[in-house]
Amino acid sequence: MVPYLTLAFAAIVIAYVGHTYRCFQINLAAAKKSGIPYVCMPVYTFNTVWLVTHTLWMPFVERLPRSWTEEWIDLLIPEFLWKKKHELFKKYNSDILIIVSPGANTLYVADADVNSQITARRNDFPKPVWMYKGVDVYGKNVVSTEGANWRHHRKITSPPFTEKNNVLVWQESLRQAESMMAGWTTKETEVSSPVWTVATEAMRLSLHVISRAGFGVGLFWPHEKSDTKIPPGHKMSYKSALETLLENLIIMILTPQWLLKYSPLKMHKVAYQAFCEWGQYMREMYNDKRAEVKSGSSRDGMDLMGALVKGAGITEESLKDPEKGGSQLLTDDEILGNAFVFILAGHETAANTIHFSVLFLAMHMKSQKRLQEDLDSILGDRPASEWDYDRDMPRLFGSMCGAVMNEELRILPPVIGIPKTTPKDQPQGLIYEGRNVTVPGSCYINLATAATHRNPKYWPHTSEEDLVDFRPERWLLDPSKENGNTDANAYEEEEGLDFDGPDKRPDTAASLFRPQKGAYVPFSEGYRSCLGRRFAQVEILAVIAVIFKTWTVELDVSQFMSDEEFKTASQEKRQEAWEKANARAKDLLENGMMTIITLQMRKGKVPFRFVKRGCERFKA
Ligand code: HEM
Repeated sequence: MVPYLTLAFAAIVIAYVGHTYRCFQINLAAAKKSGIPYVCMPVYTFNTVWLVTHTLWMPFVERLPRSWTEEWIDLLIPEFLWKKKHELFKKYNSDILIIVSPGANTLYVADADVNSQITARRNDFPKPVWMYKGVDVYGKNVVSTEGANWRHHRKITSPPFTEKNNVLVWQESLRQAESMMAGWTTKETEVSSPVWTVATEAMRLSLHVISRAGFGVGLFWPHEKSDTKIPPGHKMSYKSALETLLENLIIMILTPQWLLKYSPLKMHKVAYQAFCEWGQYMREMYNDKRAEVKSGSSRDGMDLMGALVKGAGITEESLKDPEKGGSQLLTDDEILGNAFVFILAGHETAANTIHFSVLFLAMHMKSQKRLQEDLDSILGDRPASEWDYDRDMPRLFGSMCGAVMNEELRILPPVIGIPKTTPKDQPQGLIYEGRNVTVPGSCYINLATAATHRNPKYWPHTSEEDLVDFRPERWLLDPSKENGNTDANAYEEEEGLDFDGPDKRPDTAASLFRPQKGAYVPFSEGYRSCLGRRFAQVEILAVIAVIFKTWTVELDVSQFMSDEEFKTASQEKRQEAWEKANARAKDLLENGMMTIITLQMRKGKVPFRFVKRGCERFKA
């Protein structure tokens, strides 16, 4: 019996090795034909088994002779794209590169022209939708669909993203930012206590903004009022259901729903309860909208749920007489799926940008000072309640405030690799540096945003190190050189989204440096570019303006010098402590970042102090 089992096992292993070798040969032959430089690997880094077990194997791989492994060993780590950035391309002296493995060929791109060609040819380079299954927890949506189905979702979800509705985003962001600051400081504060929670509170702020501006649901800060009331029929408040769901999203994504439902594990029970509760709240909102439509009343504002209900073809007539109404254009699950994806796509990305802008500015006090001077000249002494969207927003967008946001998104784009693919058996031609190349069929593609953003071909820089550094001033144009556009007409270009065409709006204000098309892609480009780009920009600029108009953000040095010591320390000693805090922050930015849904600091936190302007403790 045993020899049979051994034989069967040996046969399976031999068949597996043979199959793997054959797949590798096929992929290698396709890469050789492509005309694109390639590097070979023994495993596909994003194979699920490898992803889960790679830390077990890596110590063995590291013991193999270096001459065997040096080409590919670094590429076995799932975070390699972030670790390597543009170095990966520099090594092969090419801004497009295929990584060949038995599991798949993947084309990595850090070339602006190639990025643009790929994003402009939606049908030739579709999204690998299976990678987005995780965002389908409630149903299919505009992020996770392709082809005609996606067009349908995009057509229905685009209308609320208008300039008119961005005014609401602006107002809500100003209000939320003031509230966030009130949680850390008072009117009398000169120097706040150490604040460790900027990342989590920025997340909360963004969630409040999308919830209120997008869905009309007001959420509150703990110091404002309690919103933990649980309505009849529920076991959790809206806020705690949503927060718990988002905190446990990875569990939701990785565990099949039937298992979640019956699993005795506490983490599964918590995640499943939040999933059911939030779903129930959204279904109630959906039913309220249907009732509104039926009664003929409508609501002002962004009203994303209202737009989904109307877009789905639910009308007064169809509800009163279902016979006449025809079929519903989005299923109930898809309506919920889209509502959820707006919350998901709309909060973490913007929150990261706010958090890291604060961090970079605390590390670059000179840039912070310049930002504050620009804020003073744009906003004067007016309180935030008097800031005006039409007047102030374009000027913020075109000032150091816009430069800070752009530079933060250049260095740390929340999505560091935008996935695309080529259809099975349909190789696709591209032009790279004036010559024709062919991307094999069934090839994964990764538009490497962080690498493109560091490609010296496209960016004003003083040295290669300068490109790695946060220097928002690189976006400020020499005022003596005319840029051809005024802020006013640049703003008009931003108006209106053509749901069915590629997004042609420029990413930055006319008064700032405008990178070549395809070189700056934090929001992607073309047909599938970010629907909420303007929403996010408005929110981020409003929040930065509120914080830095009144406060200077400093790195907290209390890990290196106690408050008592600080009081009596010389300026030189204080500066030494600051350098240590700065080195720690740099190390976390270099080694503590990881992508789960978006790129975040996951291996530590940086504490800050909010200091009333004029009471700064460190030299700019
Ligand atoms: C700094 C903030 C943001 C960044 C950097 C960002 C980035 C992106 C990127 C790179 C994509 C393309 C993803 C892909 O192709 O896989 C995308 C798509 C999308 N984003 Fe954003 N996003 C931000 C904020 C927002 C906000 C605030 C919303 C909504 C309120 C939003 C809604 C969407 C939607 C619906 C899509 C899918 C569009 C489509 O496929 O047609 N995003 N975003």
